Amino acid sequence: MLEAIYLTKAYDNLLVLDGASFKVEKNQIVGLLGPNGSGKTTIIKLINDLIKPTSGHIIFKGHKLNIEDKSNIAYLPERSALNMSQTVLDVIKMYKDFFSDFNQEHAKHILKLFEVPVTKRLSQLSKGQRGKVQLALTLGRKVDLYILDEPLDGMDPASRDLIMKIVLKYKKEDSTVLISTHQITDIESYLDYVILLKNGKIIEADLAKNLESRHNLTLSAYFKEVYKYDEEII
Ligand SMILES: Nc1ncnc2c1ncn2[C@@H]1O[C@H](COP(=O)(O)OP(=O)(O)OP(=O)(O)O)[C@@H](O)[C@H]1O
Repeated sequence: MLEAIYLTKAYDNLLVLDGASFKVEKNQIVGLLGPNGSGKTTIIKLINDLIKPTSGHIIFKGHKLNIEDKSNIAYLPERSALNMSQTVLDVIKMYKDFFSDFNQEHAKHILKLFEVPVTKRLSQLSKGQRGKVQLALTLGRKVDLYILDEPLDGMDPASRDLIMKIVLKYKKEDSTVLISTHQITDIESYLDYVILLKNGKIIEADLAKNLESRHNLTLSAYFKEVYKYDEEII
């Protein structure tokens, strides 16, 4: 479904992504995991063609990713670009007009589950409620690849669990979901495949069950082990 081949990104000679290669199959929930600044959003922006790689490329469904593929990728950005003066119902209508694959009933149902008041303007909603609107819009689409950048950020514990259940229920069958997060405990039980980043390099890319059995640790325990800070210098 999606393959990154030696992706590199540099800003002013500073390498922030260093030869990242991974291969993700269809019908998988994939965790793109790593601490702050490790390169998760950089990879996501490259897949969404928002930035260009310094070298390397991306294969999507067997061909080099191109502009037309954008219509088959639903992207939940880290920061929303929606017009805050619009009501939730307005943005649902806008999505329906813009994306032929968008199912507004699904989006409305997801928002009902989250108890988000759909007649309010986005500016009148809380940060978590706005995140849920963005999630409902993204999952309302029927695409082969869903990319969710930090969907659990700012969400309360009950919502975090519900988000993962909703992702499983509403994503298109046989599609792939790439989720970037550092809130590993909330999603580890849902992940089929994991990509672990550290300082712009991929340190592991494997099925979650392989990684757990190889290290004899749960994903979250392994995550803590790999990313622990040097506390001796406190
Ligand atoms: N436009 C830019 N110019 C220079 N450096 C950048 C730019 N965008 C990102 N970086 C750097 O690239 C590195 C990776 O950033 P990225 O946003 O991909 O991290 P992340 O893993 O998504 O982090 P977080 O969990 O904090 O969102 C960071 O060191 C960041 O400072």
